[in-house]
Amino acid sequence: MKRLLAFHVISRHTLRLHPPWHRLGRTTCLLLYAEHWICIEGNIASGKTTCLEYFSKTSNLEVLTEPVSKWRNIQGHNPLALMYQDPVRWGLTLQTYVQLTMLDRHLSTMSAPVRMMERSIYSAKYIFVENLYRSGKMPEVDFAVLSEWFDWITSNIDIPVDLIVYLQTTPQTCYERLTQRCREEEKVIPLEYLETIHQLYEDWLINQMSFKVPAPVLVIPANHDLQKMLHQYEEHRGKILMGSK
Ligand SMILES: Nc1ncnc2c1ncn2[C@@H]1O[C@H](COP(=O)(O)OP(=O)(O)O)[C@@H](O)[C@H]1O
Ligand SMILES: O=c1ccn([C@H]2C[C@H](O)[C@@H](COP(=O)(O)O)O2)c(=O)[nH]1
Repeated sequence: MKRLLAFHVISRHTLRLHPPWHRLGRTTCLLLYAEHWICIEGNIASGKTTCLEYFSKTSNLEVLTEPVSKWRNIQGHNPLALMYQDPVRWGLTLQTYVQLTMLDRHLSTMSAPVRMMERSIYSAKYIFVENLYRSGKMPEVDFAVLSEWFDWITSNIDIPVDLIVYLQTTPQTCYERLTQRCREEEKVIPLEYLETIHQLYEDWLINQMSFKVPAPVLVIPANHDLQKMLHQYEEHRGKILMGSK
């Protein structure tokens, strides 16, 4: 069920952003202004940012990209690069910062009724922290600290998600796109790393046998070329943006 925004959150400014609504009474506006939160999930370089870019042209929709630039530069430090260089030493540092910045994204003030966000605090924990821990690259004490933080956050703060769109790719496709994107920190990523991340995603969102899935999942096959992907986004537009069939 969609949540309705609390009265104080709807400022006059917000109403002005949606011109047809200013003719309606204030109460009606409140009833109509239901939030819809979409998280775009998928392996590294599966095409999430490209998907968000495409939908960013939609009116009444706010797009929130992953705060990767922050992970690459916090007060002159690059925890993303450090983590890839020495995951045992820097995994906790990166994932603590990822958790904070993702929470900040989830809680930021909405400027449109539909919000599309790249990944989530859930995938940070269920995919990336889990991977570091299971592969023996995160000490048990670090994992325990991160887990307690995550459990506290998710039990004390409402983190609304209405739909997860899973861009399902093969690890090989991601490897090719990642190589082509050529992000400096990611040059050390082998295909096996993407295979592990892929399996964690599949277990979470497809097999639904690892962790709680916070919302219904729409799976979009994402190995296709860009043109076919954009065509699929159009086909699924209603389902994605309004949750309609
Ligand atoms: N459907 C596609 N076919 C080929 N290349 C793609 C496709 N979608 C995205 N790319 C390219 O692959 C790379 C990774 O895409 P990106 O959207 O940044 O992935 P993510 O945000 O999931 O990491 C980028 O260089 C992008 O231009
Ligand atoms: O919790 C997280 C989330 C992401 N990362 C890494 C994985 C990639 O190298 C970058 C950004 O991911 P994209 O899929 O390209 O958006 O951040 C991580 O280590 N931990």
